Amino acid sequence: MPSPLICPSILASDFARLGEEVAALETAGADWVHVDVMDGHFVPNITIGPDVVKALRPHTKLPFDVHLMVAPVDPWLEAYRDAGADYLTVHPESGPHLHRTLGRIRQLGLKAGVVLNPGTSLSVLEEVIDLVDLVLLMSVNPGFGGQSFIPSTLKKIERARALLDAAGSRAHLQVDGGVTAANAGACVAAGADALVAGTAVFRGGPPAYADNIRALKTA
Ligand SMILES: O=C(CO)[C@@H](O)[C@H](O)COP(=O)(O)O
Ligand SMILES: [Fe+2]
Repeated sequence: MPSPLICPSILASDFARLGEEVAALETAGADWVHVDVMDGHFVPNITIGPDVVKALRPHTKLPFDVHLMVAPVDPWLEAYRDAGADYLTVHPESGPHLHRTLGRIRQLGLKAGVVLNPGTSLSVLEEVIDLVDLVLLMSVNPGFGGQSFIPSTLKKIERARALLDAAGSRAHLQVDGGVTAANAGACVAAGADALVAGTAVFRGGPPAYADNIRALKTA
């Protein structure tokens, strides 16, 4: 099995030292930096905005994978492009016209991602499969780090993998929420090629990041 891309969620990092944290992730072997943007409206938590993403950009060369939990999302796309995002991932529930939103993200020169909550049907993906570079399946309900992986996600990963392969799509299939070394192997076996992990990467502080990332890659 090829090793997955590891995308640490900085939601679990030390917010007082964010610049050092993203630099440490690069040194530790992370592939992307996953940035959880929460507005206190679409999800019951507030995190960071485009100014923080912009401030972090000089601290690492890793791609920024920005998971937008913001509604309405459309007015914010350009600000994250200008801040240095590489991937913008949106929930279908965060705006009235998902197809238009994904097209707009690509028009801005970015990679477009769609993210499906545990309760959102994969049928949404069928309608936009040619417009996405990344499919993110939530394995927890969004809003907080440190939650437990919902086991039924594994079957959903298999079904999403089948849809992507049938369509000849080369989009990444990413999983987010409660990912640990104990379930990472099952996610990859089911067809995921990118794993988001917050708690499992940042546990133990900077000296542990490289081992934590290696454990996820080789699980
Ligand atoms: O988008 C989210 C939560 O809404 C995630 O990216 C979490 O932040 C992942 O954290 P862990 O579950 O790995 O601690
Ligand atoms: Fe996320």
